Amino acid sequence: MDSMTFVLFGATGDLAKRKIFPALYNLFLDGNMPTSFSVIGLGRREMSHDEFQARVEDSLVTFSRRQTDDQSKMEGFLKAFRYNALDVNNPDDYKKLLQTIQQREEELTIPENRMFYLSVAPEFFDKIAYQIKESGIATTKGWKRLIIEKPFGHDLKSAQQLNRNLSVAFEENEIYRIDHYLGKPMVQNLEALEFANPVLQALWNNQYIANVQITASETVGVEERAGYYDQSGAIRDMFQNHMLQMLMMTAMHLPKKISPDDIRKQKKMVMESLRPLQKQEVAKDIVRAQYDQGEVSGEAVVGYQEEPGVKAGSMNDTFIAARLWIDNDFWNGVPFYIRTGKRMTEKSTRIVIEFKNPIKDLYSSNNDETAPNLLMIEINPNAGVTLQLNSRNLLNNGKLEPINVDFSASQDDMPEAYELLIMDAISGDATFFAHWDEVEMAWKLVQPILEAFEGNIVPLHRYPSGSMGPEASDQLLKENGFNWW
Ligand SMILES: NC(=O)C1=CN([C@@H]2O[C@H](COP(=O)(O)OP(=O)(O)OC[C@H]3O[C@@H](n4cnc5c(N)ncnc54)[C@H](OP(=O)(O)O)[C@@H]3O)[C@@H](O)[C@H]2O)C=CC1
Ligand SMILES: O=C1O[C@H](COP(=O)(O)O)[C@@H](O)[C@H](O)[C@H]1O
Repeated sequence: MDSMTFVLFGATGDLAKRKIFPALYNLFLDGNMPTSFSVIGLGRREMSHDEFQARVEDSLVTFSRRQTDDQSKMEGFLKAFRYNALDVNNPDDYKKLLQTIQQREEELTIPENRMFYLSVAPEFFDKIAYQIKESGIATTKGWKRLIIEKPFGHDLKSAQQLNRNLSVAFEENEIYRIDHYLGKPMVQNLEALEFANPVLQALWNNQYIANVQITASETVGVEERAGYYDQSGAIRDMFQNHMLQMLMMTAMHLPKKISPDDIRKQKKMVMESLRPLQKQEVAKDIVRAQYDQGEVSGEAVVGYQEEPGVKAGSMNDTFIAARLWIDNDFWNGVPFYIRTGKRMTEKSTRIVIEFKNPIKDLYSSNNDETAPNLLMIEINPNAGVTLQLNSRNLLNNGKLEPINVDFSASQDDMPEAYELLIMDAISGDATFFAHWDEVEMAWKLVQPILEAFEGNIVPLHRYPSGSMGPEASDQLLKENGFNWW
C-alpha cells in the first residue's frame, strides 16, 4: 500500500468523529494502513495539533470497534495527525494547506500521494475541488484521489452539474463516491454468493426466480436531521443510492472476470435495462407514504408532522415502495420490489429471492402444499444467508413444512463499512464505489418520480409508526400474486 497524505475536510464534524477516525484506527491496528502516512484534519475553528490529536483520541475511545491497552499503538497512530484551520471559501487557506502537506511529505519522506476526503456539506464539494486545483495541491508527482459522501446532487440536473464541477480537478477514476451500503460485508459478499456458487448461478434468472424483494426498514424516525430529511425524503435519502445499488448488485450477471471494471460494467448493464418510469404513470409502480404516531419497540412515538423541524403540512415521503422491471434476457418478467422507510417495525436490511413454485399443487391430494423456496440474504443488523426448503416433519404426521438451512456470519470483529471502503480507496480499488454512470442513471430513473411527487400526482399514504408501511405497499405485490417476505 502506498504511503500517502490523507486530507480530511470536515475533521471537526460528526462523521469524522463517529466513523472516519475509528475506521482509520482499525485499519492501522489490523496492519492495513501504509507504513508511513500523514493525516491532515481541516475545519473552520482554530485548534492546535495537540488539541486535534486529543479530539481524535477521544473519538477512538468512544467509537472504535477495536480498543487496545497498548498505549504505544495509540500514540503511534495519533502522531500522524495534524490540524489546519481552513475556510473552504478562502483561497489563502488552501495555500497554507499546501505548505502543510509538503512539509509533512518531506518530514516523512513520502511520495506526493494525496487522498482528499470531503466530509462536509455537499454545497462545498465543487468549491473545494476548484480550490484544490487552483492552489496547486492537485499538482502532484504521485496519485491523487477524492472521496465524497452522499448526497451526490439533489436531482438529475444538480448531480450532472456537480460532476462537471468535480471533473475540473479530478478524473472519473480518481473519484471515489461513498455509498456505505456498498461497504457492508454482506453486500460485498453478494458477488461471491451469485458467482462462486454454480448452483445459484444456474438459477439466477427468470426461468427459476419469481420475484426479488429488497427491504431496508428502520425503526428510527427523522431524529435531529429534519432540516436535511424534509428536503430529501426516503426517495433521495435511501432509494436513489443505497436501494438501487443493492438492486444492481443482486441483478448483475456473471462478468467475464471478477475485476472492478467488469463488475461495474455488469452493474451498468442492469441500470441500462431498467424500464424507465413515466411521470404520469409513476403511481402504478411507486408508493410513497409518511409515518403517523404509533408504537415502535414498545415506545410511543410522534408522527412525522409533529417531529421538530418538519415544516407544517410537509408532504415528504418517509417510506417508499417500488416495483421495477429489468428488461433483459435474464430478468424479463421478474418484478423487483423495493421498500424502505423510517419508523417501521424492525431495523432490517435484507434481500429475498423467491423462486418459482411449479409444483405448488403436486401434493394437494395429500392435503399438503409446498411453500416457495426462498433465498434470504440478511445484510443488517444480522449478516447471514438462509435457504428455505420444504421437508417432511416426522413429528407432525410427516406433513410438508418449510425448513431453513442457515448460515450466520459472526458479527464479532466484522469490519465496518467505512473501514472496508477507506482501505479500498487507499489501495486504489474502486469496485465498491458508485461510478458516475451508475449515479447518473439512478437519477434518470428517479427524476420522473421526483416530478410526480412534486406535482402531487402520486397519493401520499399514511402508516402507523411501528408497522411495515401502508396497505398500498402490500397491494403492489398482491397485484402480481405475491406478498412481502
Ligand atoms: N454524520 C453522518 O452520519 C453522515 C454524514 N454524511 C455526510 O457527510 C458530510 C459531513 O457530515 P457531518 O460530519 O455529519 O457534518 P457536521 O455538520 O457534523 O460537520 C461539518 C464539518 O464541516 C466543517 N465546515 C462547515 N463549514 C465550513 C467551511 N465554511 N469551511 C470549512 N469547513 C467547514 C465543520 O467545521 P467547523 O465545525 O470547525 O466549522 C465540520 O467539520 C455531509 O455531507 C453529510 O451529508 C453522510 C452519511 C452519514
Ligand atoms: O445513508 C443513510 O443510511 C442510514 C441507514 O444506514 P444503516 O447502515 O443504518 O442501514 C439512514 O438512517 C440515513 O437516513 C441515510 O442517510
